[in-house]
Amino acid sequence: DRLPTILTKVIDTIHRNKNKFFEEYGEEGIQAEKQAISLLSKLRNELQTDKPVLALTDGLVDTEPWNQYLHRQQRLQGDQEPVSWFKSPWLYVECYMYRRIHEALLLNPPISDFDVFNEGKTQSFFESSQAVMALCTYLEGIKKNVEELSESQLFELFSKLVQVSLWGNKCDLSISAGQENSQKASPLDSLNSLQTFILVDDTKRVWSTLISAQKLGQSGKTTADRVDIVLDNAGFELVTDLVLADFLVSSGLARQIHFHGKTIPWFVSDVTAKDFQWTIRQTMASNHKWGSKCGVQWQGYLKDGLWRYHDHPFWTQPHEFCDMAPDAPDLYATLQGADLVLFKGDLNYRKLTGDRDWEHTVSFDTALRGFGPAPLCSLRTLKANVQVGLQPGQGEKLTSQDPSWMTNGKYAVIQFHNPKSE
Ligand SMILES: O=P(O)(O)OC[C@H]1O[C@](O)(CO)[C@@H](O)[C@@H]1O
Ligand SMILES: [Mn+2]
Repeated sequence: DRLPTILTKVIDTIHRNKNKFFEEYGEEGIQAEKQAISLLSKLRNELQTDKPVLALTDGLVDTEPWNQYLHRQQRLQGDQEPVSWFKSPWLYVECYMYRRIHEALLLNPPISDFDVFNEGKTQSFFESSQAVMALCTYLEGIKKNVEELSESQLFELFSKLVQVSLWGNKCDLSISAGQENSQKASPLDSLNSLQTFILVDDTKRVWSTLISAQKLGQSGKTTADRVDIVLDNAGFELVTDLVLADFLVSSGLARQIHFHGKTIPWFVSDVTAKDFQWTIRQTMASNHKWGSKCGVQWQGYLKDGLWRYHDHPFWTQPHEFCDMAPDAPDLYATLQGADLVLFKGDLNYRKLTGDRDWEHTVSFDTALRGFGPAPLCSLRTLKANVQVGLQPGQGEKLTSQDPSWMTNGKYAVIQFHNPKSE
């Protein structure tokens, strides 16, 4: 139901920008707009009428892996019928739609770079600006005397900011088919009342991992070397991730943060390099004292290499993460360099667990099926039909109390796995 709505919005967005394309590129821009819309209308028709999934033709770096994946699906399904929209894994076709949207633009220079989801992402940032400023103010307050805090005080703050980043994941635009879904109030005030909605809370295990990774660094301080954050959505969620990352670095819990974003517009609201830079510039430019102070600080971390931004085409492919070691060995090796990897959001959870129909009591370790480049933790609000690592009876109880608990975004998990302790 959601995908055709998203496609219709994409078509409408391109159409609304017709004048802009004309101003920038003249008649060529208008032709490109028409062509892109025609490809996207064709795509919507294929999707709605269960047509075969087609090979990509745009010759990008990931075109070949996508087409190989289609062959893989065909082999799995048998040769009687072609792989088609209604008869293929949901994870695969959902990812495929976003890649086809990108193809429709890419095949139409001069508008290939146009991010059809940009308006929604920037709007969601502006709509949550009060909550953003409240967070920045809180963070700057902490940083004033962070040196004097005891380990247990640091843990309390860490746990709080992990939860802020967790609930930030409520604000994605894919689940709402692009409808406005921003954070209006300060999330800090609601953390206590949200606690009961966290179904698995492994924060203490994450903390122990961070603490035991502390080494004496060049600066003479003891810190963990590196925490990686596999980002999810732009807008408010990204700010919550930046605030957590700032806390980790400024409290000395980690020396470096590596962020991982998407190379193409993805699942409506996911972070691309442009969104990442834009968000930091926008925060810097805010006329709120603590907001702009945070923005300047974040820019400084990037300049000094304490924060790094990476992207890799694997994040915008349909693979489950247990395929990463064989199919994207360079990315796997990059993640192996981290002391801890935080995976944000629902789609990452689906890829971690292979989006399977697991029994809820199956362990997270089992569902990862060998994926474990480093100690890792999923921070995810539940929006899709997969959940592992629950206590016996917990899933049944939730189903009787709230039948849509797995998809309504009200519940969340902080779920940890340490490959080294296996
Ligand atoms: O931004 P998130 O947390 O990954 O959520 C995106 C989710 O929204 C959906 O599109 C809704 O089903 C899921 O497919 C996807 O997992
Ligand atoms: Mn997302």
